[in-house]
Amino acid sequence: MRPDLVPVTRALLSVSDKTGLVDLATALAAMDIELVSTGGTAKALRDAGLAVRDVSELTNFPEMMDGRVKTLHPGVHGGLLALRDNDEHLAAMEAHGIAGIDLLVVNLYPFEATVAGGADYATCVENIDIGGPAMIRAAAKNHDFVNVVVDTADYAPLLAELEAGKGATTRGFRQKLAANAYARTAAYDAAVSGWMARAIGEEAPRRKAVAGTLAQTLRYGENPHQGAAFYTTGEARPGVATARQIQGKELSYNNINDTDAAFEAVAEFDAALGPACAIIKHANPCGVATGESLKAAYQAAFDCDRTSAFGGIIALNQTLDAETAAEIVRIFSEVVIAPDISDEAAAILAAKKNVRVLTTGGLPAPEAKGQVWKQVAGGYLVQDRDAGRVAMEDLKVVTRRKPSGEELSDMLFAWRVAKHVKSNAIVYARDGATVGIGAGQMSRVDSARIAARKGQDMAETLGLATSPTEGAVVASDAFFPFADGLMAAVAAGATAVIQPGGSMRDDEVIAAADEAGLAMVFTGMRHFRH
Ligand SMILES: NC(=O)c1ncn([C@@H]2O[C@H](COP(=O)(O)O)[C@@H](O)[C@H]2O)c1NC=O
Repeated sequence: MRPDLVPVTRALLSVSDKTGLVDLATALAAMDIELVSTGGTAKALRDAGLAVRDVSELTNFPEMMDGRVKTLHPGVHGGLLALRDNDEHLAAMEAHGIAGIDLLVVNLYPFEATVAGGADYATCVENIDIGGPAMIRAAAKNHDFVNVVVDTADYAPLLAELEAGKGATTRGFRQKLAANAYARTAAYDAAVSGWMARAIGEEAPRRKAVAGTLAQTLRYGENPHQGAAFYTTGEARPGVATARQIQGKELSYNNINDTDAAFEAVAEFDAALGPACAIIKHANPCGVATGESLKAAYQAAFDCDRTSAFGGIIALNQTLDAETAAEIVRIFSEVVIAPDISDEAAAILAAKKNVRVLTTGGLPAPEAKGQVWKQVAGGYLVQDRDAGRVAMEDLKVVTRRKPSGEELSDMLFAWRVAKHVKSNAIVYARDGATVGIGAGQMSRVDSARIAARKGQDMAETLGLATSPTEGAVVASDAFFPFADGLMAAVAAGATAVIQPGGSMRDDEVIAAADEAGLAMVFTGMRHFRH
């Protein structure tokens, strides 16, 4: 039976990130724990006036080859791996002069940050840590006797544990450290292998590792009986994972999912080209609009479907100002997310304590490449993020009537919104704002009917004489397989249609459009979203 409490007498510290190092080492030294270190770490400790042995004293080798070989030696690995209750192991230690190492503190060469900083291939390779992961894995394997710390966040808990145990730690504590240590080396190798696959242009490597860091444990998942947590991947894309929450309760699982959908949708609209707002419910937009001001954009988005907007997620593409904030607080919203917020707007929102407010520092570039994952039973699907964008010059007019300039700009707007609506997606728009959205139906005709009905609801709510779909444009995320979907749009009063084209019955659909006097353009690109 191995002891639960194991005293720490010697620590090996070898860290690239030296945050908190001196404080930790000072506290360890005060507990009479001997310190051993590699080059830069030893220097930092000596500079702080601490007594430290060089690792080369354990290995009887100098650190060499630009640091490629420093701790890769039985003098270190024997000290980490030896079972302290195994006579043979103890005899080997004795015979070879190996000193036991009871605590390993390592953080790795900053490979992930080096890649994120755009370093060249050779620099990235030099930043692949070899000795660090080797020691971490060895110490973690021997957690019955050895503690391994790989995160600066664990320095304080380690000192508290040593304090409570009068210089010793419990098995449970060491196991927890070991589990985290293996996750760290796995994440590190996931970063290295992912980078290398990208560097050599391998689109579907045989093995693909995904790593995340716990950002938040969640009260529950999509429903209260489901456990949940939020992990971040370290991708620098501005959004819900990298945002700063300036007020409000913790985000829930559904909040995070919806806020992501909202911010990705509003990012379709370049902040430099004018204000835009997207309001999301259950991951679908219930209103999206551009406007002369942010307030006007918010109001137009809200007007599209005031009923659904209640309790929604609001995303803005520009700094949230006071006059927009004053409008927003008139109803309850779960989350407001924007690149930034003015002090006055923050003060207005502060009065609504339940609203969660997030700032991201910027907008993600909609055309920025990246990959997205989706889980299925027993596996996961990986695909490129839908960074597809069509511009005015990509549109092909297929009807006799050419669209007007106004129709063209509304069609492009509707098309960008449709990309963020679950399929089948039908979006009516006019004057840079949605006026009817049909989402997530199994039949495109049903989506078209729902979108038209949403337009009628809007007319009723706002007291309009006619449905705003009369004279609007309509976007369809995929082609109309039959003319019936198009006829539903005609019935709702649409004057122009934007859709990918490519149906076997395109001729039929174009003929129906000509018959109804519509202008229709093909994008040549589909935006399914499931
Ligand atoms: N090669 C080795 O034997 C080796 N042993 C430890 N390291 C790393 O060297 C770094 C610390 O170096 P320094 O103390 O010189 O600043 C740590 O990130 C540690 O993980 C090594 N470096 C890379 O593999």
